[in-house]
Amino acid sequence: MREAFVDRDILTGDDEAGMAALAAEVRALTEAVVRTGVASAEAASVAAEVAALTARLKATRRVHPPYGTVGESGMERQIANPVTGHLNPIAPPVDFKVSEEGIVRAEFTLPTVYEGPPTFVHGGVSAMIMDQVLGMAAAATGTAGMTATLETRYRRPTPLGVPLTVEAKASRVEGRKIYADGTICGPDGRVTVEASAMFIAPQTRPGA
Ligand SMILES: CCCCCCCC(=O)SCCNC(=O)CCNC(=O)[C@H](O)C(C)(C)COP(=O)(O)OP(=O)(O)OC[C@H]1O[C@@H](n2cnc3c(N)ncnc32)[C@H](O)[C@@H]1OP(=O)(O)O
Repeated sequence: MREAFVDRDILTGDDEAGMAALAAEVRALTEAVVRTGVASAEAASVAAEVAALTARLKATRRVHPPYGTVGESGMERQIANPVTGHLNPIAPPVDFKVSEEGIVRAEFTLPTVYEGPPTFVHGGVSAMIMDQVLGMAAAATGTAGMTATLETRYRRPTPLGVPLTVEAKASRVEGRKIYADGTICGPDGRVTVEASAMFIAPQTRPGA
């Protein structure tokens, strides 16, 4: 069957909730896959069922992941982002809050699917979360940008399966460059990851 394509959509209400519920189930499936102890014949049987489900979803495909909207302003928001997106099964997802002082903060727990060293979070996953929180801290200055540099300092291993806290704030803006710093802390409050990043805002074209 030829696959049908539709343009990028804005999801609202029940449509967004329904897709988020699907992503949550796939997230649970992913965790089940890395931890299952079923025999290979059962794994093959489940694989065939999952393949059939994938085919059902691919029957209609968007060219790009959809966006959602936020608040009464109707501002568009990425709902399939790999860190924050409730529509993205690979996102934990991390739900950030931005304070009036521009501090971006979240509490989250990472399951086994993000394991790097035994029982600890993969360093690349920590870096991805830091890139996101630092980018949001940069955007909270009023100027969003693309990550130009990202330095992570891994102070101690970040544990899986326990509540973690991530926090970031912009330190300064110099022309198009926005600098931000942040941390991930374990449940004991000790810093496991420190990160600093520099974002570059898009060049404004004369007359734009
Ligand atoms: C709210 C949303 C949160 C989202 C968080 C997630 C953010 C991301 O993950 S973004 C994805 C990862 N980043 C990227 O893919 C970026 C790829 N790089 C680029 O697109 C470009 O190189 C970009 C946009 C960073 C800069 O390009 P451009 O605007 O042409 O910069 P350009 O005009 O050459 O340089 C501007 C200044 O920045 C400096 N600069 C440019 N790139 C870098 C760099 N990578 N490192 C250090 N300095 C740099 C230049 O030296 C110049 O400095 P100065 O003004 O002092 O001479």
